[in-house]
Amino acid sequence: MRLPDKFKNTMRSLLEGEADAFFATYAQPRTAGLRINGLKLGLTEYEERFRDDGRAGFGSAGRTADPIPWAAGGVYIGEEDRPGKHLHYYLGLYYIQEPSAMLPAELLDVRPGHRVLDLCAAPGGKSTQLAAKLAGRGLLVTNDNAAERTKALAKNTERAGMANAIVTNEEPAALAAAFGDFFDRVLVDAPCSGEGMFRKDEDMIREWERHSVERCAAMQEAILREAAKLVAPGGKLLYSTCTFSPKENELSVARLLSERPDFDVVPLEAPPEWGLAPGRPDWLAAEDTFGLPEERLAQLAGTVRVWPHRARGEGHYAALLVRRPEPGAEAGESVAPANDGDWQFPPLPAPPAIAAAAKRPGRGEASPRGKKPAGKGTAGKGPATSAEDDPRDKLLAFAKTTLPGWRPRGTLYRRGEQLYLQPEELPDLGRLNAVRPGLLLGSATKHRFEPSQALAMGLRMEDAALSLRLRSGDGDALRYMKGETLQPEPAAIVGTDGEPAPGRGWTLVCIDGFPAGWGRWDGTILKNELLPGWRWI
Ligand SMILES: C[S@@+](CC[C@H](N)C(=O)[O-])C[C@H]1O[C@@H](n2cnc3c(N)ncnc32)[C@H](O)[C@@H]1O
Repeated sequence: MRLPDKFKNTMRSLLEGEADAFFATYAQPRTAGLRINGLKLGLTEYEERFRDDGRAGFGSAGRTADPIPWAAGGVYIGEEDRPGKHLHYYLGLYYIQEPSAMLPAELLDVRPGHRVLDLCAAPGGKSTQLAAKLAGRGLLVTNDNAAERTKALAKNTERAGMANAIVTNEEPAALAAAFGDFFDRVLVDAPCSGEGMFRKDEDMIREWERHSVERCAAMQEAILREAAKLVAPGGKLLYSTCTFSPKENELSVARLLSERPDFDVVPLEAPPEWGLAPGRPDWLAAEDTFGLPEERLAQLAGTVRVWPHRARGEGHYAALLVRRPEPGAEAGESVAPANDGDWQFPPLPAPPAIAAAAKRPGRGEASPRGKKPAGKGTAGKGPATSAEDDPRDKLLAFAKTTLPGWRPRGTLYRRGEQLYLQPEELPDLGRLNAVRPGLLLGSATKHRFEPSQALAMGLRMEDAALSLRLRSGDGDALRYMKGETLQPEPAAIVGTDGEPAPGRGWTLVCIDGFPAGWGRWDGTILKNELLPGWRWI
């Protein structure tokens, strides 16, 4: 691999005696990994269920997983593994992610019930990890300013079965203006020059030459400044990059410490066997320290770097910061109650004529923490809703017959014909560009409700009145995933208890115990409702 001279010279001067060991890693295989999706199952359960019969998405039958020490559910995979080709990938049972990229979300200390923002989120690796930490409670706003990239982000949130996430396509300043200091946890996985990914992807070398360290540092400065405005008093912010340069790492954090005296670095103490290296305030030139007092500058030693010659991962940097609680106030921790959802969804938004007249308040002043702003839910579009034509009734009728085991929690939101389930904690989105303003449940057309793929992916097999339960080794499983019509034995269509069920209609097709999508059963044929973009290719 041909490394740029400028990069080599900088690394040699930073690493000194370690430089040879570092450069030697470029002749070694890159590390690769995947993370079992804790929203669906844990690593132990995955291994128990699938390893022995060779149906696991990684490793040969009987192979014991090689866990990534810093990531719940994370495992190293080998060159021979092809997890992206396995049906379990399509079912959202795992996310393929470089091992060191699993560190930041793990360090952010997310707990069920938190309000979490993933500010630079596409394609969504860390968002899916944060969602697993939330365990379906609280709120995840997952954002990226690149419209094209939010498509993959939205799909990955849906595939992972994230029911409490919304996907936005906004600049950080717009989010800061809309939400204010609303979030308990903010992740800034910043765009960077990608020095840590050269071994994973040689194209990154060309990107590095194109997007200079200096240009990336300027982007990071703007993003981080807005990100800090979004953190609630007592809340935490995790800044990460996949690059080594102090100008994109320690310098970014030093600037934040200088601009925001209410933020401190939380020292990251990892077990020595993880091989993480401390941040290096001494790598900053005097003019890059913003005149910080010595003890504040020293806080940078509490940040961490993943070096490939020290740890089993590619390059990464992570800094955890905490915003001091306001004097006399409690820290900004939201703790949501357990999922006790019922069928009494609140009414749908007012018809547009009323909504248009309602003032859309600025988020900061109108939605204090813990309170719903007055404008909540007023953004419904489409024709006015009459009592007989209430899309909520169509959804309820569908759910009662099709999903007797489903216990959703949240608020209904309508956009045109589409119905979404929003986390209760979500304030009014106002004019923000929400690519997914909640979990897309489906469309309430004039005559009926049609469930979405996203809804299927967030369900449990037992939720459905009718399900077809296949195994990943079955021909029918592959045929379904390729979009073909199936002709199962009538006895294969089962109810919530797994016993043959006599009904007809929407049927949840499950593979290895997890939903893959919808079909429609007429007693003889199961019509395939899997959208083309979700098929196995
Ligand atoms: C390192 S990638 C994020 C990877 C992602 N966190 C994951 O784990 O899959 C950085 C992302 O930042 C986005 N980005 C760049 N500038 C941004 C900005 N001003 N605001 C929000 N996102 C931005 C890029 O589009 C890119 O998707």
